Amino acid sequence: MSIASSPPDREVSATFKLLLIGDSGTGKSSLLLRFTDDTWLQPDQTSATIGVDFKVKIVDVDDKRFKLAIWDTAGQERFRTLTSSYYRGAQGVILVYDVSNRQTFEHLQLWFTELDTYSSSRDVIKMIVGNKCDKDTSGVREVSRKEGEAFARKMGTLFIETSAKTKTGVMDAFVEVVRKISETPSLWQKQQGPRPGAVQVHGDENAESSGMCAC
Ligand SMILES: Nc1nc2c(ncn2[C@@H]2O[C@H](COP(=O)(O)OP(=O)(O)OP(=O)(O)O)[C@@H](O)[C@H]2O)c(=O)[nH]1
Repeated sequence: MSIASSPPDREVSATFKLLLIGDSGTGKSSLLLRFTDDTWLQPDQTSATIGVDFKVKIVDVDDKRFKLAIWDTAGQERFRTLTSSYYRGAQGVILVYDVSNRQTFEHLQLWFTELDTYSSSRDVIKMIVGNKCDKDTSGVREVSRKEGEAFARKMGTLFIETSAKTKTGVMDAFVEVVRKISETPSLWQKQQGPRPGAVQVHGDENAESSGMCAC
């Protein structure tokens, strides 16, 4: 994987819309803040997302520059009023659960149902993220990495464990989703127009689930 620091004037190859979904409290906003600003807020400084939050970040992946518009949605049902518009035009969806809270893992099935209902594309790139893997050290894990991987394999998605607190896996999660989208031109070239040479194929095309965990 190359996340090169590159010349500031490099042209953006494409803009991708990514979405973070999952139960309230799984750490979606914390993951986004870690990824975009490399910042971690103490638990008493965080608050539940109301409706939707939104951040833009430029990333360089495999010598290409991409602009990411990342939507952070509220996990709490009462704040979820604009559901179908979240999903419209998204090329990548990150489904987050908390490895120390089994219910958030079991609810993923409901999030997949919502995704199937509202997503405009069957080909949208999906990644399951088991967040808070730093809690391993305090012995409060309720979902093993193997279980997470097996579920991702069953659903045909990418998989990674992360910690927004320690940074573990956060960059890898977003980069892997961007790479997969860039390898699936049907997802984005219609909207943005083909750019000669904009897409390169990397990695194992047959791998449905890429289990990664640096925990
Ligand atoms: N230990 C640990 N705590 C985390 C991690 N990520 C988030 N948290 C904590 O989990 C709580 C919820 O985090 P948020 O980022 O607000 O969760 P959210 O999924 O955005 O919640 P909603 O906005 O309600 O959907 C906060 O107290 C965070 O500090 C992590 O990787 N490790």
